[in-house]
Amino acid sequence: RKHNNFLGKEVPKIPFLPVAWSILTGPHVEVLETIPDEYYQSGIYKARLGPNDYYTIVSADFARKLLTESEDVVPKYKFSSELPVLKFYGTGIVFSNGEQWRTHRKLSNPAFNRALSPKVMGDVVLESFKYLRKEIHQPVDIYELLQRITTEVLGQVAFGYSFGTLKSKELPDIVRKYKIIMTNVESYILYIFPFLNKLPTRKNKIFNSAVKDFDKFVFEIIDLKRIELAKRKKLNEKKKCNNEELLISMLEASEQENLNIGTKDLRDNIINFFSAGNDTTSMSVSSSIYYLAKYPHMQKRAREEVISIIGNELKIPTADQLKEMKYLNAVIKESLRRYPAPMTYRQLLKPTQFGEYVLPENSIIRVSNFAVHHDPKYWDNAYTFDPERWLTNEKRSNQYSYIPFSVGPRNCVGQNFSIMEQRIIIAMFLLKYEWSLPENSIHKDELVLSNAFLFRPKNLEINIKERV
Ligand code: HEM
Repeated sequence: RKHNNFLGKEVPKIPFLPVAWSILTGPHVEVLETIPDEYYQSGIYKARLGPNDYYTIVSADFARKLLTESEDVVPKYKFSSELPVLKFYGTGIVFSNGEQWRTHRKLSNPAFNRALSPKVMGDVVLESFKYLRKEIHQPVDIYELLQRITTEVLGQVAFGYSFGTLKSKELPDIVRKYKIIMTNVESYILYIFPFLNKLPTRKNKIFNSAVKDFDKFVFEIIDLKRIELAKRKKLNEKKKCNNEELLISMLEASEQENLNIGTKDLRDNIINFFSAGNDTTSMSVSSSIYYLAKYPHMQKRAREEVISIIGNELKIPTADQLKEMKYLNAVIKESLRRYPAPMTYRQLLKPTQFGEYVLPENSIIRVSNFAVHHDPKYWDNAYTFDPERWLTNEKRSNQYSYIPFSVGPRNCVGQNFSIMEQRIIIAMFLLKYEWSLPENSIHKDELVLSNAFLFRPKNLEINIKERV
């Protein structure tokens, strides 16, 4: 009875076989895309994965109730510490709870605001154009290229470090290590059966050694930044511009507010920002680039808008100019609707009612942002990519039907950063290039995703040519 909804109605259960099949064979969005109407009616369904039941919210109202609740009542779900994701992320902002999380958040929020720099982001985009000209043959694997760009942007904005991902096709050693780490971090099977992580397999050994190397790299950067800050203070130097690297801001704030954040906490947070910000933003820009390739009239309209605001010469847009780009922003919003971060996980510390259902204490509960974004109650032709829906002045009937960055106390701390980055990359691409899908593209009808925890396109190749 522990797993039953002993007080209310029974939550509809998704059959085991389709869930297992989709995890083994396809992107896990498949589970969601087969959501029958019945689950939209109930607003929630339950699935059994390995030893646990997972409740999944698909209704905007239930999402609001869960996500806007205090973080102490519905904390982040405490995954097994054996999981690669926890070994890598540690107790940084993403998975910590309570006082520890509040300290991280207090330090991160202002640091992110100070880190918003169109100039640094735009310079990286300019570098990517040189890289494209030198290293890349058509068609271009756009997601791979965007990962290089977002890694470089984060490196420079977060801790003033250039990874060199746009110098040559050969990836820098530390970025290759990061990719190795992420294959274990994102493995679905390792999530469901945590004991597999303890086995002395070759894969586990390679993972552990890559984490060690990545740690060494991050600790060295922290030391360097501490020295830089101390030097600056000694010379009583102020930075010439308003922007500041994320890590320096956090070091300064922790001293000023006496929060005494240790080196391990800084390491965890750097890694948290790095992982939370890279693949998500790459996916989002990839899907915008994809839809603009699939629908040339949208690409033309977006380009005309950018040119009307900043002219036809290649320039880095200012923050104000970016805000003026209404159509481009509608494209970005719509991409984030179609492909948001798929799921957010929480734990219920007490029995909690969602409509007719009462879920037991300690339930693992997730919000499917994807399902909420495709609920026919709120979205006409939900599976159609249509930026126009963002251009009317009509207010959405339920603001929680759109939650790409989540909502409430644990919403995305990097959302302004990501939105600025997306706008800059796409606006500058529109000025520099025209692009299209190759004749034989597997994505002709719809974006095909790969089998991963986060949404990720499968070999998304695009023909790109410079505008004359
Ligand atoms: C398109 C891009 C992005 C999307 C769709 C996205 C989405 C999300 C979502 C849905 C959450 C809530 C997770 C949860 O509650 O379990 C979240 C949290 C977070 N995101 Fe993002 N994110 C994006 C970009 C970024 C960037 C660029 C950064 C940093 C550089 C970042 C850093 C974080 C962090 C640190 C958290 C945890 C906040 C907390 O728990 O207090 N994200 N993000």
